[in-house]
Amino acid sequence: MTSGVGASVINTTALTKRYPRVTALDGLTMDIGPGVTGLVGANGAGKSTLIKILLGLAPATEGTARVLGHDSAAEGTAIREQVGYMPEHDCLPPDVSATEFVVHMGRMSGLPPTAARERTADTLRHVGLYEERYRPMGGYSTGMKQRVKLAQALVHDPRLVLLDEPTNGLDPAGRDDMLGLIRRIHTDFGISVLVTSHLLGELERTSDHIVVIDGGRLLRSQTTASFTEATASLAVEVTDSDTHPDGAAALRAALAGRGVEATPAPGQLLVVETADEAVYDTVRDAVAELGLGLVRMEQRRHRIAEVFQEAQP
Ligand SMILES: Nc1ncnc2c1ncn2[C@@H]1O[C@H](COP(=O)(O)OP(=O)(O)OP(=O)(O)O)[C@@H](O)[C@H]1O
Repeated sequence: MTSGVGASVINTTALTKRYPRVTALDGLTMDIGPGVTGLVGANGAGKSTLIKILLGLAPATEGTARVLGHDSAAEGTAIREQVGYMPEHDCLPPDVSATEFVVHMGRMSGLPPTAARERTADTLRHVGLYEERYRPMGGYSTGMKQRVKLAQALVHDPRLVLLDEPTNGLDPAGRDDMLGLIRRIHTDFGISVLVTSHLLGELERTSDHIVVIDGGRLLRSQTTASFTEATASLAVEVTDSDTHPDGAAALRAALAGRGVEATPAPGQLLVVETADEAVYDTVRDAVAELGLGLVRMEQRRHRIAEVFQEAQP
């Protein structure tokens, strides 16, 4: 169980998956609660492998995974009844319409015929497919195909959906639409979402929580807000003076004397890596004592992409 925000939705303990030539997951231990969680990692980081193990579609070599309280190794059927899955690659039969396909997937998930048709109409409308839903999918754009894949993951009214690279192949506008749809899956229906991407920045707006994996190992797991807050920095720009012809250098030395490390950046800027309020006062006092002019002092939040790059070995 997670502390605070309710029951754990996905939980893994020392999860390892070895293929003959590569270790795709390497002792992965993590705990994911309700809401939208972004699973970020470069190509080959192990995201798809993790999803298949969670769904009970592939066995782990070692360790355990639990989804909605069920053991992935032993209770795959129970998990798949309550979990929707949007696979990464194109898997749609070209001669079939979106409506026929999603009804079929609903029936496969155990819905009776009438319920399957009704749910299909609702989910296709939700993902933004209207008249086109009666046409064969072979003629669909990538964006429309991604929407059908999303609809079939939602048709049986799951409690959780696992979306593997849903923005793959989309242009920036299509990507924004898809991310908006994903966010609404949670806000409109209360369904929890695990969404993967190798594009680090895009999950920042969509997710409540971010998990970063690399080489099958956990790099970070934290709320999106704390991800950026904890890594905020303070940018300070000062003028030069007669006494201090290089104002930035003088301030840097003065701050070092007060135990605060500042790094020079282009354009007379000093950057202090901190989220600590007290550092504001230290900087302001040092600037005043040196008799420099304070041009600006602003807190800059790092973008997740930068944080991730810094975490790379
Ligand atoms: N069935 C398999 N047999 C052998 N190796 C595999 C198999 N599936 C995945 N791998 C390897 O395991 C590693 C992790 O692959 P995985 O597909 O889980 O990564 P990913 O993060 O989803 O990346 P991508 O987005 O490129 O699919 C890769 O090195 C991949 O080549």
